[in-house]
Amino acid sequence: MVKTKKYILAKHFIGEPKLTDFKLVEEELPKLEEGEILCESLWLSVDPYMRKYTDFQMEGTVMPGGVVARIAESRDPEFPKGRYVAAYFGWRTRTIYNTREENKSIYPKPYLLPDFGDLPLSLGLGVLGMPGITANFGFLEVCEPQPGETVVVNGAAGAVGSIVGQIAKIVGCRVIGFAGSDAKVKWLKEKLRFDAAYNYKTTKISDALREAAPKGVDCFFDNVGGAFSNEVFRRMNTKGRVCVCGAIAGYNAGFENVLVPMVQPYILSKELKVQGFIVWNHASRWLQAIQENMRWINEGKIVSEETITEGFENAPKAFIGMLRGDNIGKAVVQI
Ligand SMILES: NC(=O)C1=CN([C@@H]2O[C@H](COP(=O)(O)OP(=O)(O)OC[C@H]3O[C@@H](n4cnc5c(N)ncnc54)[C@H](OP(=O)(O)O)[C@@H]3O)[C@@H](O)[C@H]2O)C=CC1
Ligand SMILES: C/C=C/C(C)=O
Repeated sequence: MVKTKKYILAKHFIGEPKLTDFKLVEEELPKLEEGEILCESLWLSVDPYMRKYTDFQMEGTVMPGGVVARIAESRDPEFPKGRYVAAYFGWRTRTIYNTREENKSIYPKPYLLPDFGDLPLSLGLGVLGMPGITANFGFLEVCEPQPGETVVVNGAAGAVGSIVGQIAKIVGCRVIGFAGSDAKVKWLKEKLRFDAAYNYKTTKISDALREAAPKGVDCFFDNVGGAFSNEVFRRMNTKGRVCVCGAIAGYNAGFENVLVPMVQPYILSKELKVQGFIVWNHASRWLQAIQENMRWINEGKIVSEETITEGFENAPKAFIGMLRGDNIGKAVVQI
């Protein structure tokens, strides 16, 4: 009999998640039926969206999340044993998936990973997966950057932001990044070749922008929201473009508790384009962005970093740590 471990949401999070909000349980899996595959998770992703999405799921249900898994047994020749899938199975070590089942969730259907060559499989949860795809489509298609323009990205040392900044450099922009520690700022400037980077915890955003963007900001890739974004909106140039990708300033704090001055006067007077972006809504094109990001990695134009937590049991710690800013690059758990 095959068993799986899974983490369930034991208690809805109030403020920052606590270890006691999660419960590890074991269950037995049935025998495989025709059209089913047994997947063994190798890597689990911890992402900010899980903090918000769990507000809307029932206590006792499995934590949501993406995995890279090996097909350990297969009763579908299109998903052969030994191949790898990226899938939104949640925080589980093993999963039986019926490949013929209609996908009714907001997440993409499990898909076979393309050949990554010598690159690690874990990148299928980062630059060659959901966050990298978000950076690619969200930045290029919403911000529509032009060579020579000035780009601001916050959450800049994280999974999405670090890739946004590097794509901005590839297309010839000046990039200013904000992150939450001096070590992250050093990494952004020295390894990722950002033109400027600041620790938002120790520098006033307005001072930083006056120094690094004296002629204003053309593109703003916003992962944070709240007071931070307000300062950038004030410095946007006429016809600037803003991709609203995330609002992590409000995930633990609660959106209703983040009270900031109005941004509408800046949007209005500078004729800004402000657009939200949701990566799930572009599932049919994910492979396109994966291939493009992979080409840039292989050409040495994108550096990808990961913060790896060992052991499935430590997934809650990895998740809490990511929300606190412990990660540089993509936060993943090695199962
Ligand atoms: N719209 C979409 O389709 C998608 C949106 N997202 C969003 O993109 C953003 C980044 O996600 P991702 O790259 O995966 O995560 P990261 O790898 O960037 O990890 C989260 C980071 O957020 C930073 N952070 C935490 N709290 C705050 C705060 N109050 N103010 C500023 N920064 C904070 C921390 O870094 P630091 O040390 O710098 O504070 C932390 O490391 C999130 O808002 C997420 O929800 C992600 C994927 C898809
Ligand atoms: C798909 C992810 C969405 C956010 C807001 O993180």
